[in-house]
Amino acid sequence: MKKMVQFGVIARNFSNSSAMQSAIKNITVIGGGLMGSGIAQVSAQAGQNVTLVDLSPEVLAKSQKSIGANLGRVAKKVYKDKPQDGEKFVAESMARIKTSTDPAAAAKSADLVVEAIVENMGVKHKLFKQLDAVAPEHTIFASNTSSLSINEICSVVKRKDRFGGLHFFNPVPVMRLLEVVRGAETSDATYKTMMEWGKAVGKTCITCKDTPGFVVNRLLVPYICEAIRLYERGDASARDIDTAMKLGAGYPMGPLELADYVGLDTNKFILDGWHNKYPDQPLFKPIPLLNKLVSEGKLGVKAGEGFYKYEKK
Ligand SMILES: CC(=O)CC(=O)SCCNC(=O)CCNC(=O)[C@H](O)C(C)(C)COP(=O)(O)OP(=O)(O)OC[C@H]1O[C@@H](n2cnc3c(N)ncnc32)[C@H](O)[C@@H]1OP(=O)(O)O
Ligand SMILES: NC(=O)C1=CN([C@@H]2O[C@H](COP(=O)(O)OP(=O)(O)OC[C@H]3O[C@@H](n4cnc5c(N)ncnc54)[C@H](O)[C@@H]3O)[C@@H](O)[C@H]2O)C=CC1
Repeated sequence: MKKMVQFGVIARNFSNSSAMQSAIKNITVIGGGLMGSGIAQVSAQAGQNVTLVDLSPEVLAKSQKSIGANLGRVAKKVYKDKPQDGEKFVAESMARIKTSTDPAAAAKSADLVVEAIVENMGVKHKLFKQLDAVAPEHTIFASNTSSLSINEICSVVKRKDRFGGLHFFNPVPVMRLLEVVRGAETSDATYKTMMEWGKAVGKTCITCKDTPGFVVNRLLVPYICEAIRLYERGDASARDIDTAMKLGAGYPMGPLELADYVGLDTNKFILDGWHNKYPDQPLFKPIPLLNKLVSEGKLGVKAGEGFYKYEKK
């Protein structure tokens, strides 16, 4: 049943993508990690020309490999009875993705830049300042930030009217939601273009203001953190906490599995940022166990260990 539902989601996303039109044709995705590679994939499979940028050529090679494998999964389902069409779909989608290690050069031909680099305000500021100086006048900038303020990120650029949040969910090819975040100065035209683009890449878009965590993370992150605290206190085992939320609340993953999946470093960046801004909010207080795991390099699935152990990919 679960498989059937997910098959439907991928197929629906794909057919929506083909049918929808967007003013955006050329997109540059900066950051080729977990999120950036997924954003590049859904854009390419919707017919957009994509440049995927990362500072590391190794990351780009790994991203291309995983995008190829994930497109293959989509093709197997959508073109179940027409394998040759499936091969063509994979080849054409892959051909739409170029890679680069030079963010400034890649921004020069973009209608839309989606930033998905590390969750750090200073690093994001440095990048956007550099891009603002070289990108064409019409280019819209968007951040996929999980928790930082869009207004604060865009404070370093001149094009504040052409800046917003496009917040995807992990795994991008499967999760159907896109949060479209309007900053204080995001223009109506930019907002409309971002909404249309989101639909064109097969997502259901919701709109939200520039508040901490937008909608999903404002609810999800405190929930994950409460689960870590519960485990830290020894109230239940990790397995039992996860089983409880899967079987008792119908979640597809338990909170500790989900924390490992998102990345414990990302969880910590989010919590620390909110704690610094809102020191009196008990839900945002630092968690010694989370800090310990991150300091030991146990970042979750991507590192081979977090709350659980994983086979390294
Ligand atoms: C931190 C933030 O800012 C915001 C966030 O992203 S918060 C995190 C939000 N995400 C979630 O909450 C995810 C919750 N988990 C789930 O929905 C599901 O467990 C899951 C979709 C990740 C996996 O589903 P599953 O049924 O347990 O696993 P699985 O059978 O391997 O996958 C189902 C299908 O999804 C697809 N899929 C799974 N992972 C995929 C990936 N990384 N890329 C592409 N497709 C994928 C596959 O097509 C797979 O089909 P196959 O049977 O052909 O392999
Ligand atoms: N992990 C998750 O589940 C989600 C994360 N996000 C957000 O998306 C962003 C990226 O997160 P992930 O993909 O998980 O991180 P990641 O660590 O997997 O990937 C980030 C990539 O950015 C690259 N990078 C860093 N600085 C760069 C620069 N200046 N120029 C080009 N590339 C650079 C790194 O080499 C790395 O490959 C963060 O802002 C995060 O908060 C949003 C939704 C979900």
